[in-house]
Amino acid sequence: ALHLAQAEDGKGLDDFQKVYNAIAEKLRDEDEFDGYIGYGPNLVRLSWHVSGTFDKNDNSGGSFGGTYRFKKEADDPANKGLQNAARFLEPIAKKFPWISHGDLYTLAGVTALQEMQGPKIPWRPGRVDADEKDAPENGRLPDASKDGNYVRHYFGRFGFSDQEIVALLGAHCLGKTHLENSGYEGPWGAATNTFTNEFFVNLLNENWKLEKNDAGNEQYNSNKGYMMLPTDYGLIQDGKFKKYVEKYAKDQDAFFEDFKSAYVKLLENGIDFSKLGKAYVFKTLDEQDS
Ligand code: HEM
Ligand SMILES: O=C1CCNc2c1cnc1ccccc21
Repeated sequence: ALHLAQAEDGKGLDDFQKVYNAIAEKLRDEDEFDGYIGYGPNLVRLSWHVSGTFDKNDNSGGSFGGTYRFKKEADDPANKGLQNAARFLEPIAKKFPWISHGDLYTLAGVTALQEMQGPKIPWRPGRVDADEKDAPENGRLPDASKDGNYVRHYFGRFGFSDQEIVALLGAHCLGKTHLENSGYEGPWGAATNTFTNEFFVNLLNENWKLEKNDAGNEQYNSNKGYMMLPTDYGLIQDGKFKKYVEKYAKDQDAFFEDFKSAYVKLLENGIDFSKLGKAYVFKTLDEQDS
């Protein structure tokens, strides 16, 4: 059965907006991280990795239990580099001890996306910390060296359509790969901390060359110093994915709308929120200044 969401008792929009603001202010303060990219992309990746372990076949893994806090999950080689996001969130967890880890990890991704000018992401609390025994085993996160068919099959576990898969991968407009984390390198040139549809524009506009990188892994590089993972490139090799890449390259609003829906589905997979009221939509820092 799905996990039943149980919101932190007595906590409402204002309480979670305070957590949002603490994360958002820390993002602004610590802007020098990773060559002035900042922590935003890393926090978004964490929110995806804690959710991407979900398996609809036995409802194991997923964001509900906050089990990333245990070494068993945090030390998954696929999570290399996310220690930065975890360290960033430690003082936030101490300042707001009432928030569950699952809610904190997902709210941090929502905060980062909105503060990087992404779409408003409706978010619901109610994830409840589980035990270490409930932490999923390593190996549930995807392998970047594969092609489009692998990506379609991989996301089939969450019940995602082709359109949802392409929209979700648009998050690769943010940040960069780091050789010491994943064995892929770059791009500094296109690494951004602003949420746009440029991942799709890059895919279609650059001429990509498959090259071996310094770790001996193959990746696609362009003469502008941009890069794509083989799984990224799979989105234009596969005709059914490609039409969505073209749609989003042309229409950023459509991308924002579809990303928002797919990202909420990713973060909420395996959880029954029906007992809760409607989702919260947080104000950005800029919206609160004025
Ligand atoms: C086929 C599925 C996917 C694969 C194989 C994949 C693989 C990767 C790899 C290898 C990196 C580089 C990590 C590093 O070296 O630091 C990365 C970074 C990133 N991924 Fe993905 N990813 C996938 C899907 C997603 C999804 C669904 C999201 C979010 C919705 C996402 C968000 C990010 C972000 C924001 C970064 C940049 C992190 C940073 O700059 O620190 N990825 N991904
Ligand atoms: O085209 C880009 C923009 C900068 N970031 C990425 C791109 C492509 N693939 C990526 C894959 C993982 C992380 C960041 C990126």
